[in-house]
Amino acid sequence: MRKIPTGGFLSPSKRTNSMGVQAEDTRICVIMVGLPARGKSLIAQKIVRYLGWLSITAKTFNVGQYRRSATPNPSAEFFDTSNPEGERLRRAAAEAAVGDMCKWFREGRGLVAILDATNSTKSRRRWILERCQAESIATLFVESKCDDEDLIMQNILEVKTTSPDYKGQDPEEAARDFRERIRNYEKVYETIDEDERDLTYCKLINVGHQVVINQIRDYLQSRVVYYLMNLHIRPRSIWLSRHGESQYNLVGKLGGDADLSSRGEAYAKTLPSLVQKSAGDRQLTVWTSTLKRTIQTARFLPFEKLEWKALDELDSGVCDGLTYAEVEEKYPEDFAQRDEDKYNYRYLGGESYRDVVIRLEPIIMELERSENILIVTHQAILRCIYAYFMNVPQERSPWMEVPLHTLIKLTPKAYTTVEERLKADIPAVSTFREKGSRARGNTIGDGAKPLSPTAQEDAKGLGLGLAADGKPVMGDAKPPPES
Ligand SMILES: O=P(O)(O)OC[C@H]1O[C@@](CO)(OP(=O)(O)O)[C@@H](O)[C@@H]1O
Repeated sequence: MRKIPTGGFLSPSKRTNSMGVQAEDTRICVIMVGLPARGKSLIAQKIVRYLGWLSITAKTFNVGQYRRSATPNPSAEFFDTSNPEGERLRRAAAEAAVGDMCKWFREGRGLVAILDATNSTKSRRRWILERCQAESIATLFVESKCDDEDLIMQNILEVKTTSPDYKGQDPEEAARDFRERIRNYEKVYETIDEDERDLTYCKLINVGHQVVINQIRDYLQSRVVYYLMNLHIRPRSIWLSRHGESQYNLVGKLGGDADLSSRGEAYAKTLPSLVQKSAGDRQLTVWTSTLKRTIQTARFLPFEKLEWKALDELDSGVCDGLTYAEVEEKYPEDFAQRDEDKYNYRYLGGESYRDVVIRLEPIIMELERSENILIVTHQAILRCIYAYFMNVPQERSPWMEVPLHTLIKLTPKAYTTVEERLKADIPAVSTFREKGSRARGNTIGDGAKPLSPTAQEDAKGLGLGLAADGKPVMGDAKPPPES
């Protein structure tokens, strides 16, 4: 089994964003360039989501939306460059979008704006460059070129026929009109070339096949370009699972490197068939952390396995090995502070969710490059990865409930990520503690059934109290209240 170490990333602090201080003083306008149906909006939306996940506020300014408020249902002729009225209205929409974007920067609302439009002529690009220079905003032109007819068709059908421009129209008619619109743009389209070598740009040819970069100057630009270099748009899914129930989960202890409980073992044995149900005969690659509970959970899966240090559970520092109740008793202020701002709270000698996101960045990058990956990891880590794909806000992500013994399948689509959950029929405790709730032990997650005889043995072996009815009394002196 190969071991992959974590990358040496900047050490985070609560006051800087996740990319380090340099990013704080740079404002960048990313200008999309390309014919319609080349995945520009998808790329723009991915950049915004990626940067947001890294605490860099970014926003898309979509010129189409500005144009639509003046001209909601234009025909293909509207986009004919020999039509002066169409030209005037399209220019007005671009001016309104750029104007709002500059105002957004001036008000200090964020660091990265994405100007999503075709920006298909040199004169249009020059005009945007000058507007940005006048406001001291750095620019990064991102051109998406695509000559793969299948990909273009797929994009036309999947995205454009559901566009507000074609609302209520016959999809065949909408696709025909849209192809006509593309032909009109093709008449005037100028790719970024030698004459524009003073521009900072990144040209993506058939996303994921070839990348040309020019004049990348600063840190934030290079981070965005690096992200773009790792993208591909082939259809794929990602599977996520927590490890099976561990001995520590049974007693409500945090962290550690415990073995699986007998129910966790049962989940490990069931996982191959659960995965087969969800992924069919696809050959997956399994990524685990370096901790025993994930390695044990993955061990029956008939696939290549990689261990990542970056996938290890959030380090709970001095609280490692304690229960929530013990943390509350020993460190009452810390316990309250964590509830107050769980994303930023850093355990004494340990980590915060913000820290975890930074060490997960190489994982996200690798995930973007890959296909068919199954990740077996931990509660906090899974929350962070899930938040990236599902665009969950920072303040909410640490509070998401991620049950044990459940396989999650995520399928990124053009504008959303589709989620499916498959639950194994094996009970497990719930390690979820709601914000503001008093610390108590983990509760049984299967409708409060008594523990099976083997689980009762596990529990006794760990010195865990059992109520008369066989339900565990975990991590606390008092039994959990009946619900
Ligand atoms: O951030 P919170 O909600 O405390 O969740 C993280 C905790 O989840 C746990 C279980 O309580 O994960 P895991 O099951 O992977 O061991 C702890 O080890 C870890 O400290």
